Amino acid sequence: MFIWEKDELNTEQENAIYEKDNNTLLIACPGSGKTRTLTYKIAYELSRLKSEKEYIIAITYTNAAADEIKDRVELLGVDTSRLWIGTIHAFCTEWILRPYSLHIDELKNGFKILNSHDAEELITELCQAETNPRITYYDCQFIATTTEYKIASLETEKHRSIGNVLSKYLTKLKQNHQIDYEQILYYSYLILKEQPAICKILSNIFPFLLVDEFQDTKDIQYHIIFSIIKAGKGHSKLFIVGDPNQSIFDTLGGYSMPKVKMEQLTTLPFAEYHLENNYRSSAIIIAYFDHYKTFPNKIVAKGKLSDFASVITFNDVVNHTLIVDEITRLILYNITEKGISPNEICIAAPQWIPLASLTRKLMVRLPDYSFDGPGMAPFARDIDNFWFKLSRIVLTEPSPNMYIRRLRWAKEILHDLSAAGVNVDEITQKEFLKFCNSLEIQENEGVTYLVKAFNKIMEFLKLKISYYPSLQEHYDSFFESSAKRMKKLIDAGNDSVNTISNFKKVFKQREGIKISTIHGVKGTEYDTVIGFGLIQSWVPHFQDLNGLVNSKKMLYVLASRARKHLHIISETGRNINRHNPSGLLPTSHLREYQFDYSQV
Ligand SMILES: Nc1ncnc2c1ncn2[C@@H]1O[C@H](COP(=O)(O)OP(=O)(O)OP(=O)(O)O)[C@@H](O)[C@H]1O
Repeated sequence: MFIWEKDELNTEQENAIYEKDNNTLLIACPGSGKTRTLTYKIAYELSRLKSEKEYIIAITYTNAAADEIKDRVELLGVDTSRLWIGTIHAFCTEWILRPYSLHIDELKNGFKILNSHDAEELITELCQAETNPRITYYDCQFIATTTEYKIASLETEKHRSIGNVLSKYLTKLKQNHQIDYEQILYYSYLILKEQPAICKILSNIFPFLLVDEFQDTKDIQYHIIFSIIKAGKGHSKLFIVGDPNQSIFDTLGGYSMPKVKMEQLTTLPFAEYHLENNYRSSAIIIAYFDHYKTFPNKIVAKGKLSDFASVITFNDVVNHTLIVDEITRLILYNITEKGISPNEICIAAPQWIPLASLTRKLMVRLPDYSFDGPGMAPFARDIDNFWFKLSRIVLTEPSPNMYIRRLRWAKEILHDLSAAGVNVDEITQKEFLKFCNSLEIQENEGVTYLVKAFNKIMEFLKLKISYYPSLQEHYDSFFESSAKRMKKLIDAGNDSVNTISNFKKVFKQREGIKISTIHGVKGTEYDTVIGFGLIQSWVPHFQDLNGLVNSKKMLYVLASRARKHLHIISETGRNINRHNPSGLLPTSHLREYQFDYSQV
């Protein structure tokens, strides 16, 4: 049985882990050790497995979170061979669609999953035909519900055009026997709904399903998971963790389902626990973001920084044309006057649009610091692409603290090769990793370096890519999308994109000042957080019917990432027009909050 030292978990965390009679709903405030609790719960349940046929399932919001949790569970020293962890899409693909697709007419003769790069290409192409109004790929997100596909865009005047594009898109996929990410959910739901016996089989295999970030779970995802739990009639239990105050994917269908609804849908009891101790931030920061909560919970500052003299500023006078100067000033203030490491600074905005140009300008303004901004990577982090996975091993250095992770990546490569039809029975993950570690490639250009490395690995495996259509498709997609990204970056003046050191940066942990959307920094923490673009119409989005609540959640997530210092900027002069003669105003909650801000 997995046991831990007394001071590793607090009583709240332990109580949630020890719950064994009911399903568990764990409401965790920011910085309360949600990930630690989840990790220990996984290790605990792995050590209690009774049969060789059982698996513990953990569903995370991102692949990065899955990797992080896997690492941490492995470090706890339990056997992880019966742990399956990944996103809901990966879960549905592996446990529902692949084994049971014969129950769906559209899928029974085989199907392929469209990768995100190809989906973007296809939708972008189809958007060309729509001119009134013009739309782009980013307008065309849709949400699978239990009954239909729903357009996600809040801009209703674009719905007709988006509908045209999506209908052509889905027809094309059908012709090509392809499905995309939302369809993975839809068809999985359909299989479980129509085949109760499959729900029963799965519930027998999974004594515990754990779900992280439940506040961003979509209705159809709840239904998929609940179908399994319900069929188990108590044999299969759920451990569901999250923070309703941080539910910021409302427009993509994510929401925190209340406990009573969970009980209704599963017809099973749930015990509710709370984590109220925040180990991350100073009491000043906590008091600040507590103001934005929309779900009543208690937060107690319990960390080493609880008494820290935090600086919180609010700037609602700087003109947007001077935003780069102001952010530069704040970066230098934090580094030189407050002693903050550049890797511990994060800049976040509610939208992607201003971030790429901000990153480029900051790189010019502060050449001595490195930046980790959007679109800076020379290839997409497309975790479903085989060659992306292989590049993780090729572009990371062997080191003791990367060993477990790289070994797991090697295992995934062999698993993917086997799924593509390659016989890899003769080779172990250790042998494969050893070969990758022995590669010596004298090459400074990133793309050529990868091509040479991939060739050598294929030689070692005695494998010709063109004999395996899925490997070839992934290969073409990986290098095509990379070429496009690099062209954009080079056109924008980033000459050193195609260098091996730039390629290796993609997998370096936390290097440089982070620049991201607020959505992108969810789940992370930094000493200093600088938020800008916090203006009405952006936060909340001008057509968001639930805007007042959603904008509070955005401010809550942003501010709760900070350990020490927080700088909020609502720049002036954006979108000046007849209706807004002096530009968009600061987000209403910021205008109304009478906080005693510092001046720096
Ligand atoms: N029992 C504990 N005692 C001391 N420190 C703890 C304890 N549990 C967790 N921590 C620390 O608290 C910090 C925050 O934990 P974690 O990142 O898991 O927060 P979280 O709840 O996932 O936050 P968020 O929801 O904001 O993303 C980490 O540095 C972690 O090591």
